[in-house]
Amino acid sequence: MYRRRLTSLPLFFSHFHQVKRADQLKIYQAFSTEIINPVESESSSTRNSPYVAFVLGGPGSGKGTQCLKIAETFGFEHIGAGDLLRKEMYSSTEEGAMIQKLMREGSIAPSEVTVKLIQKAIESAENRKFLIDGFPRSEENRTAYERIIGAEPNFVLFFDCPEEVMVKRVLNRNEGRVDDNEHTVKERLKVYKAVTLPVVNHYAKKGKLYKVDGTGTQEEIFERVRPIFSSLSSLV
Ligand SMILES: Nc1ncnc2c1ncn2[C@@H]1O[C@H](COP(=O)(O)OP(=O)(O)O)[C@@H](O)[C@H]1O
Ligand SMILES: O=c1ccn([C@@H]2O[C@H](COP(=O)(O)OP(=O)(O)O)[C@@H](O)[C@H]2O)c(=O)[nH]1
Ligand SMILES: [Mg+2]
Repeated sequence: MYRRRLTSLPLFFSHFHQVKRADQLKIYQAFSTEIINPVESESSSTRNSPYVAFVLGGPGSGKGTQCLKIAETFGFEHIGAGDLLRKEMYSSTEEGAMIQKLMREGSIAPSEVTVKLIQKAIESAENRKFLIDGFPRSEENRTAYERIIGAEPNFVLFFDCPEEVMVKRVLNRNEGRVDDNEHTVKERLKVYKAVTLPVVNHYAKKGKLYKVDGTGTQEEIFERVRPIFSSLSSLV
């Protein structure tokens, strides 16, 4: 159980390089050499609420791989939204069949279904620090989460990766997934660009987005991620 939490993320992020794009979105970009000196708040009213990082990026950008490393190194609970839906898919319920169809098409499951699964996972965990991987995938997902859970994430980690790299990784994934094929990955990329990137932009505008270069080896990427979580570990 954590006792203190970080509530002043813009201050935290001010120790990273702030990248202002032409559209004036605020994005914080990590460099592994940065020394981070976060500022903490002692707000007792929020002390017991879960500490949540959303992890976003296109299919194959490395979200799941990096989440496993973060969870292992920094003691976060890893909640994979796709993993929760896949578990439900194999449950031989009516909902399971519906999820399988949506996944095969590369579409997004109804928000109520995904948010309820995430809520159950948060409530049943002893840990209070969570990585929510692969969610929210749409603005509608995001608002449903905020409505049902009653909170925004503390920050959002975004893996930025070129399409051709993502496609190659997905097609080599070899986990027997119904969506790891050329047709579905094309659909998923369309959905990602049209429906998920607006969520990324939303958090960039709010100063909550932390963008990491998702190319290179798994170890190289983790070294870009590490400073973000190192700075939190004494606070959450
Ligand atoms: N940096 C990397 N270089 C090469 N392959 C990677 C890298 N990171 C992950 N992979 C592999 O690419 C595939 C997709 O990674 P994954 O973590 O499942 O991505 P996502 O969850 O974003 O779809 C997996 O087979 C994984 O082992
Ligand atoms: O919040 C979510 C997360 C996943 N999915 C579905 O599950 C698939 C696989 O998601 P996952 O995160 O496992 O894929 P990844 O991006 O890791 O390849 C997506 O394409 C969607 O069909 C969804 O509907 N809502
Ligand atoms: Mg994944």
